[in-house]
Amino acid sequence: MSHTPTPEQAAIVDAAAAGDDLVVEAGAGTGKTSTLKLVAGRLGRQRGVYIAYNKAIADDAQRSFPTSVLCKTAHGLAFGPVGRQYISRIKGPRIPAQHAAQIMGIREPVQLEKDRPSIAPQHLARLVGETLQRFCYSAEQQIERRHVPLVNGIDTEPQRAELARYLVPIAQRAWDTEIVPFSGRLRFTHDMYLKIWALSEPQLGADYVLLDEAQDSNPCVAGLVTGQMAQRIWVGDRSQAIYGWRGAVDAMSKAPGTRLMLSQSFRFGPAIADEANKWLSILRAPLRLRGFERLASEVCDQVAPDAVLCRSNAEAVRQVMSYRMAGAPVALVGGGRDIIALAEAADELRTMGATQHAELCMFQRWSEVQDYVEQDSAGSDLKVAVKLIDTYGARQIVQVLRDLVPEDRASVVVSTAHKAKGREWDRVQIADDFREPVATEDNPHPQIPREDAMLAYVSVTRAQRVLGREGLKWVDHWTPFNPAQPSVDELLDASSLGTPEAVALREAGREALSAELTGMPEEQADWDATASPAPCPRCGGSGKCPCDPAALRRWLELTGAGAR
Ligand SMILES: Nc1ncnc2c1ncn2[C@@H]1O[C@H](COP(=O)(O)OP(=O)(O)OP(=O)(O)O)[C@@H](O)[C@H]1O
Repeated sequence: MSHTPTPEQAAIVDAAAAGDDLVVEAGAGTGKTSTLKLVAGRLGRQRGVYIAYNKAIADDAQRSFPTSVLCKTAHGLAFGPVGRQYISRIKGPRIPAQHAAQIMGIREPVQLEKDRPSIAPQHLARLVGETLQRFCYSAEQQIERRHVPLVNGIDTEPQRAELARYLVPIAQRAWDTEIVPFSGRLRFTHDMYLKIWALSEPQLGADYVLLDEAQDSNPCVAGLVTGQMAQRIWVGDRSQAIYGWRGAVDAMSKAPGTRLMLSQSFRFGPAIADEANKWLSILRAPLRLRGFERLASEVCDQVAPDAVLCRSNAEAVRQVMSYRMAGAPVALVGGGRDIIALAEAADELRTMGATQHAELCMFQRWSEVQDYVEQDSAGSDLKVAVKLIDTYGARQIVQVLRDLVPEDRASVVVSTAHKAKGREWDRVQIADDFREPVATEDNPHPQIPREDAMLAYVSVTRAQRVLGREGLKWVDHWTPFNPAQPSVDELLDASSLGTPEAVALREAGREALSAELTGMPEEQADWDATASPAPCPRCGGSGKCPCDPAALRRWLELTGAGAR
């Protein structure tokens, strides 16, 4: 990179060169890849492994990183030593739950308690499948109760314990005899070879490991990185953690290491950074973006867009349909091929009772597929497509999606917020399926769900020049304060972060609180009311511990330090 590194970038490179483990909070468009390349350059001939979030990013990185760095996804790292050997099973058909139950040896329904309905074998098989999936995402060596999913209707502690007592041994046996052996008969997924590999506690033979999009890694991958005898550098943006439903955890918060951040965005100018900061403020993030002064950017309601970003897949297909009807050439991020193939298979199942579609050839009726995706976690990736087919009709979907064009020939690109992650376009329009929470009698003070705020943040930060924010302009009802400054709360919440402001504020507060604790008569202590009776989660101190965020916040409010 020919640019002069910013002070933030230089600090990261220096800390990496000093051999520290690092946790880097990198806001949207802040030159994360450039910074990691600077790190790799500075570490010279040391061997590095860069773990990317998807294959496209890994391939791109491999072309631009120094040759001392191997760039792969976690699955890519596991594929060579383990996954390759399971290739025929990975490509195998889906197995209906009844058949899976037979393979698992589940023959009878199970009744957890007297007078309660029993659970049918196929439903039990689905729960075993879900347990195996959760095990694959986890860092544990054995299947445990915590991997058993919560089930609606099985709500009491004794019922849950009983269900786990029944399912855990079956799941472990299924893993040992029908998943891991090459001759296993249960469906084998990509996450399974990654887990098998991770269980062998592999060493990557690297001097340093860079984990990108660390906020979206699950405990299996986080454990793999933690277990390396190497310098570890975790990079990500906790405000873009939109894959919780895939077992991701906030690995960055727990990772040990020096905490640094990248907040200077190079993607957009100040107007778009201001809009992004509103969402960061709602997320109570410690980071605020600085827009690039050299880039003009604009926020309006509606723009003739290069890209339309939607909350849901259904809205994305609806947008595609409406652009097609207006005659515009449209691209859909992620493409429509899979949905077309499924829609055709759905039609075949409905009209002929059979299909050659590799994933659906075991089903004889579309209703079986509908049932499968509703009840079986192994079918959750199919669920969206099934819903779309049910909403729009298989033939209409095929007709419209066949007309999709590649992005470089499209006049507009349609994407979900999830698929838009990591992308950028000049002019972005936000679709109007991002819903503002509405107060109801039962819930008079609704909150914006965190995941929704993160999707909104991801979406508005895809724009480089013009953001049409119509679908998200309701944000202004939720940001009464100056969102450009982190609040005391946010700095306190960010206490794990080593930003100069957070450290100074924390230290100032801690010192003053300690002084008050030692110098003030008990009855005058304002913080008394807020002192936590539970041991302090940070230092283990009890009672009026100066580490207690509530007490510290109270002190800061009283003194006005750091207030907005
Ligand atoms: N110090 C700098 N000064 C000026 N421009 C910079 C600097 N660092 C990075 N950039 C520019 O910022 C842009 C984005 O950088 P880069 O490709 O590294 O980010 P990224 O990793 O793709 O994005 P993100 O930060 O969103 O993950 C690039 O055009 C890059 O040249």
